[in-house]
Amino acid sequence: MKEIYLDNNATTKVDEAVFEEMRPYFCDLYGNPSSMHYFGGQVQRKVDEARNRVAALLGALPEEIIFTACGTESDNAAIRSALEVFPERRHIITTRVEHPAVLTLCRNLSKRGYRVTELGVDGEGRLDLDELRSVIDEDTAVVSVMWANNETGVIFPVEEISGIVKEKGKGALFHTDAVQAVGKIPINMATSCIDMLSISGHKLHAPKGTGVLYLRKGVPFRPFMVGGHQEHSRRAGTENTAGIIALGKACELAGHWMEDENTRVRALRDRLQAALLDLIPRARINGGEAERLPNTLSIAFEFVEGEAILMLMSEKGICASSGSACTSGSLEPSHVLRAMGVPFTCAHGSIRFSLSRFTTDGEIDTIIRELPPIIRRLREMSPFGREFLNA
Ligand SMILES: Cc1ncc(COP(=O)(O)O)c(C=O)c1O
Repeated sequence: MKEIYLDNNATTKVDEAVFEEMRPYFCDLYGNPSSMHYFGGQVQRKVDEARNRVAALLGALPEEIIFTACGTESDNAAIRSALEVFPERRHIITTRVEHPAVLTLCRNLSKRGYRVTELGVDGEGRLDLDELRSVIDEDTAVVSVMWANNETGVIFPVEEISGIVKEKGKGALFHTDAVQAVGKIPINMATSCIDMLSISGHKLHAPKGTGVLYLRKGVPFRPFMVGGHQEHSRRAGTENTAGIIALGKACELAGHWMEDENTRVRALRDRLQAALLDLIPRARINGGEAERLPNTLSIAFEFVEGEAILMLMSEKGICASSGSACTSGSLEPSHVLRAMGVPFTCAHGSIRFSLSRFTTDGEIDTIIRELPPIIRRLREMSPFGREFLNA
């Protein structure tokens, strides 16, 4: 059975061209880029090239790119740095729908004396910027708001938000977790006032364990990882050279594929959305009225459990993810859907499809054919679903 992989917000396939680019740097060109000899020097030049490629995708300067080990590290490094830059400030602003890489850190910090404001969202997953204007004060060290949500694909107006932070924040720094946005929508740091931005390689067809923290030139920084002088003393530790080289290639390719993502992939997502709404009663789109990433579809089916849908789809080779997190034995709907006030009966039956440049028309046809009978079968098995079907 050939899998139909529509879980690209979880992780992506490494592009073959990316793999070919990194392959020589394991067994042949394995030198340390910090070494004085020619053998390390040639690796250093490839690392420099990768930095230029990442910078080009972001409209950034090469010296604004710091290679890290993942998106989580970039998020932690950015927020912790801001707190060290302003040791006298004790206020952090974030949102209720951030990825745990930001939210867990902020909640941990709130137990250590920091005041954390989590901005709420409306039923479509949108922020109220007046709330931000009213809570930001001279005690705020950092505002961290994601560019695009991993579960719903809802895009936040981070350029506008960074403008508000610059205007009202008395020097507070603005960080955005752009892990889901980079490579899917155009980003230009040259015309932006965002101070720090996080990237994760495995969301854009590079290998897992690679990431970037963009740090605007002139923005003060206190490193998270200390030790050697790598990354101009901003991130100690011998570089993951093959991973960095892969990430550089992935960013170059992401630039080439941007148009496809925003036309063909968007059209596939829209076709899937329209067909499922048409064929399955009592289905609704989470964040459907908001601006969304072109590849993401979060759809709720009332009276069914997301996990059951995933299992039956998985039997057909279809890979997606659910809006519930089965943690510590309880089936809690995701914090994102709860923050949006998605009704209980919908949140439990939410499925996320996330497409990529490798998604085909035929795969979308298969899902449109296979999913409606799965939902019907599950509703027939559930007391609430039967009640609805017999009504
Ligand atoms: C929005 C967002 N931020 C951060 C991360 C964490 O990235 P990584 O897996 O590279 O640590 C993810 C991964 O799912 C994400 O979706």
